[in-house]
Amino acid sequence: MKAERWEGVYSFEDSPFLMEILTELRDERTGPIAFRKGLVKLGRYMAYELTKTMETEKVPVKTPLEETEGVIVRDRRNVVIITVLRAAIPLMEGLIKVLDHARVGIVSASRGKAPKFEIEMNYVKIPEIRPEDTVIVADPMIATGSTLIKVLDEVKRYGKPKRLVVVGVLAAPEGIERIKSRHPEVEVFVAKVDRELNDKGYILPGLGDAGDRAFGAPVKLQ
Ligand SMILES: O=P(O)(O)OC[C@H]1O[C@H](OP(=O)(O)OP(=O)(O)O)[C@H](O)[C@@H]1O
Ligand SMILES: O=c1cc[nH]c(=O)[nH]1
Ligand SMILES: [Mg+2]
Repeated sequence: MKAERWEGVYSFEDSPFLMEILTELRDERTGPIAFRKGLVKLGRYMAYELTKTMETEKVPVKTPLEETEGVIVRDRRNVVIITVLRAAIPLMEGLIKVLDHARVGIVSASRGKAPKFEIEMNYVKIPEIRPEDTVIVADPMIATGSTLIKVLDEVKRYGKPKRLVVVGVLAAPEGIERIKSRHPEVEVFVAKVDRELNDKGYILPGLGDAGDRAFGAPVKLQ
């Protein structure tokens, strides 16, 4: 885990296996089945990395032979995952394999075209957020940050958690700057921070449109 130049922002360039998954996700030849599988896999390993930053507790455990000391990851019991449609569906599937006690919220967010990048958010189902909770907002791509700013504004209306964490695949520096200036306490865990955004708001080198690559491009009816 590598600390980035913003406080509370971490990437995993030092993890060869996560970088191999990212390489497959980036590859334009990767079809939707392998792309979704890659997101599930990445979600699972990111969650595993996240548990290393969680509070643990020593517990006694009795083996068939004798009593010894064991451990539980206490914070794993108090997790809420907020899934940002569409692209976070497979990422959440991976996260929840490790964070299996999680309560799950679903939020729809669709980004409009440049230069405004207006966010349409018309489906919001979020469970109660308690002071002991770690809330994980799952969204593979942090590009302009517009989506996450709106989602985080909304999530905060449901309670004040112990930790508010964004888990993603790629982030652009511009998006992180914007999120951190509006929500400085938010922690960000991404596989990698990429170079920049293009004029259409896509991350470079990036992986393209994560939602379309996972599920196919939607048809716009007239
Ligand atoms: O940081 P931003 O500039 O807001 O962009 C990031 C958002 O763009 C993508 O969603 P999109 O709106 O394409 O929806 P989709 O997942 O349904 O394709 C992605 O999954 C993020 O939610
Ligand atoms: O590069 C990008 C930017 C926004 N949304 C995506 O899916 N990809
Ligand atoms: Mg999309």
